[in-house]
Amino acid sequence: MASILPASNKPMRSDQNTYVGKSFVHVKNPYLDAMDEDILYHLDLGTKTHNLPAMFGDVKFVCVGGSPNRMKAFALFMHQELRLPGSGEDIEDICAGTDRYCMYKVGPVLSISHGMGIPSMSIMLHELIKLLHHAQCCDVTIIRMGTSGGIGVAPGSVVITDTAVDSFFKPRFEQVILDNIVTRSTELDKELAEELFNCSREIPNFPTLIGHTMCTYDFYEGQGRLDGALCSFSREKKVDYLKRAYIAGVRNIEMESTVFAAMCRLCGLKAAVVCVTLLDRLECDQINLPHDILVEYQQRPQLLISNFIKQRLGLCDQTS
Ligand SMILES: O=P(O)(O)O[C@@H]1C[C@H](O)[C@@H](CO)O1
Ligand SMILES: O=c1cc[nH]c(=O)[nH]1
Repeated sequence: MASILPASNKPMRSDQNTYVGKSFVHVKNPYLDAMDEDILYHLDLGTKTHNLPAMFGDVKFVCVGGSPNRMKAFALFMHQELRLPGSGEDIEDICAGTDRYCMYKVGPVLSISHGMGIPSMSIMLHELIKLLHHAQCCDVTIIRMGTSGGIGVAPGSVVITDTAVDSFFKPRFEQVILDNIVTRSTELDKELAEELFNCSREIPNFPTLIGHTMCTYDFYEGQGRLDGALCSFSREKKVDYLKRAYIAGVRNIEMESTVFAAMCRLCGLKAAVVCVTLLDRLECDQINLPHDILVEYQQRPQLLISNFIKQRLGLCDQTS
């Protein structure tokens, strides 16, 4: 593990990434310490060009989701919910110098887009984790808020993931490193999932459940859709696969949770995945929700996570 504090003010270390009660984000790369400068290329940030501890040292909650517009909307929503001064309308994209990802900071909350799929999520996470490490952030909770296809649950339900599983319903992420496959665990923080679930129970008419989330490499063939440009299996095979997924405990399908769970776990970040379901995949493949309903559904994870953050910050009376 690379060191995270200057030698002069390093507090006593009690285990691998805990310094007397504080849990620091850690990286597992012996080469990082020897680097004179670390350029976080896809975030347009760097250790020489930016004072990362000053910019990000107070971050306690990192919220990530696929779409840049959604993550900006979440940042504006948090600005309002935390009752920060000003309208928030002039909020700046910290990664404006690149169009790969967007990033907004609202008090102790960082809102970042990760694009679609495992590779895009992985690149963003490598640079985000190094950013939190360089900034000496501690006690950080990270949550993915997204959309998904449900299995056997009503559209609009919010699924809090207990374990992310792959297309074989296994709790693992297989990372190809050079010409090896390294298998990593995708267990998420159970206490955090419970805390989020308890929070959801305080919101009226808010269907929420805890279950496994299946993460695939593709939206169409990988999720058993019959409506892609390519389809080589029958309707019966599709339904059989999704029913087996349901029996294995899977309640929704998306495209980032396994790598997210695996990387956060390895780097000492308490992580959760909260996704709304847009359809029941046992019923259909196409997402044909009216726009206003789609927008309302996408706001559900945001509402839950905002209430969770306010509870954590002791602003319970401000729960929406
Ligand atoms: O966070 P989002 O809603 O982008 O996540 C899901 C999984 C894929 O990235 C995408 C597919 O539509 O939505
Ligand atoms: O069916 C769906 C809907 C959203 N996101 C997915 O990955 N799949």
